[in-house]
Amino acid sequence: MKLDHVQIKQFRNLTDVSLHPSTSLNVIYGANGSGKSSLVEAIHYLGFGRSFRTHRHDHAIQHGEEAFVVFCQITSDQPDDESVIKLGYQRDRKGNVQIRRNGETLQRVSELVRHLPVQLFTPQSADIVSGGPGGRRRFLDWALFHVEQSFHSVSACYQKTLKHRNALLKQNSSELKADGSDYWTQQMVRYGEQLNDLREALVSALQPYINDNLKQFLTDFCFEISYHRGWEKGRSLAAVLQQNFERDQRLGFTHSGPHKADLRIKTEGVLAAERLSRGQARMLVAALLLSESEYLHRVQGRQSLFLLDDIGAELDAAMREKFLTKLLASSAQVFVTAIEQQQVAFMDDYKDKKVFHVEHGQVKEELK
Ligand SMILES: Nc1ncnc2c1ncn2[C@@H]1O[C@H](COP(=O)(O)OP(=O)(O)OP(=O)(O)O)[C@@H](O)[C@H]1O
Repeated sequence: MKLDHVQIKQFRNLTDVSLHPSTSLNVIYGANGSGKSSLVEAIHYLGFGRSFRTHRHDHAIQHGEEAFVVFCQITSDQPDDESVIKLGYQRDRKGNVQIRRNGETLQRVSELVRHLPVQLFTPQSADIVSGGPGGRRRFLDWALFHVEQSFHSVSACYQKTLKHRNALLKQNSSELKADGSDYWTQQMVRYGEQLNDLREALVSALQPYINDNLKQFLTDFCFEISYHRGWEKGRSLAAVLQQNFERDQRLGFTHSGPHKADLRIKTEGVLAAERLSRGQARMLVAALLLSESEYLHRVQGRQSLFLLDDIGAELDAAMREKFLTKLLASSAQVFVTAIEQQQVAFMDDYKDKKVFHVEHGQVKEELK
């Protein structure tokens, strides 16, 4: 799917913005505070149903206004499919959300976000490497959400069961049995094993893409990537929950399971986070994200939309060029923000490109 029209209303300093992006490269440039990140953040709402800058949706509503609206039109990227989908997302200060698809109201954010596989790359993306395992699980789960139909319900059931089991552990409830024969433990085992199987299969499928991209992006390093499922190797989740029951009950939560999984990335036997510079860590993340969208394209023929906010931060021109060139070759649709156009000067001759200048919340396409 390609985004071919975006309209943003009353979103931060963007009062009423309408743009028809290129289906390949879009360069968004402008001074500090002009509204570049706000534009990217608004598109992020369509891909995730939330901001990447704040948990407070009301902070994104323009001062003095009651609600923001982000609307887009996407068209299929398959040659034999001419379908057009119109999506709208509105949020007001009271917390009401309205999500629409072709005029119909959608009940769930998941119904919105499955239309647009959006990947975000910002200076904070290095956290996928240097931060806790949650970011790496979200990285894996993004691909599973878009590729595996069953993932969303398996993951939701697992989270619900885990929450309930933890609540019962805290209450010391007799509903839970030490031998794991109770309903909640059995459900957790069932969904936990399913979730783990999906993740393990994904990691094996992604590995060749990741290895290939890492070889090109970080030539001086060799990496070892391993998936840790969140409980001891060679044992069933049921056996581990049974063994840990007393400790789980004492501490009031479940210690083992796919909610503890991690994707460990090492170089020369050391965690990559401890060895790489920040720019190198960002390139590692670039390789990971690119690999996912190449995989998505391979298995489903779907293209991803990349939001690269502040591409100049911590990446030198050679790194920027490597990443952007490879992204565009994978036929992703790309939005890249920069303070000056110079930061992407290496793309000057690229044909399928549109340039937008942002100034005081106004976005103007620069005509060639
Ligand atoms: N709710 C809001 N209502 C109105 N304006 C807002 C709101 N939230 C933030 N702003 C303002 O919007 C402007 C645009 O911010 P944005 O982060 O998009 O700028 P930017 O172009 O990405 O800047 P930089 O290059 O410094 O990252 C800023 O001046 C900011 O203060």
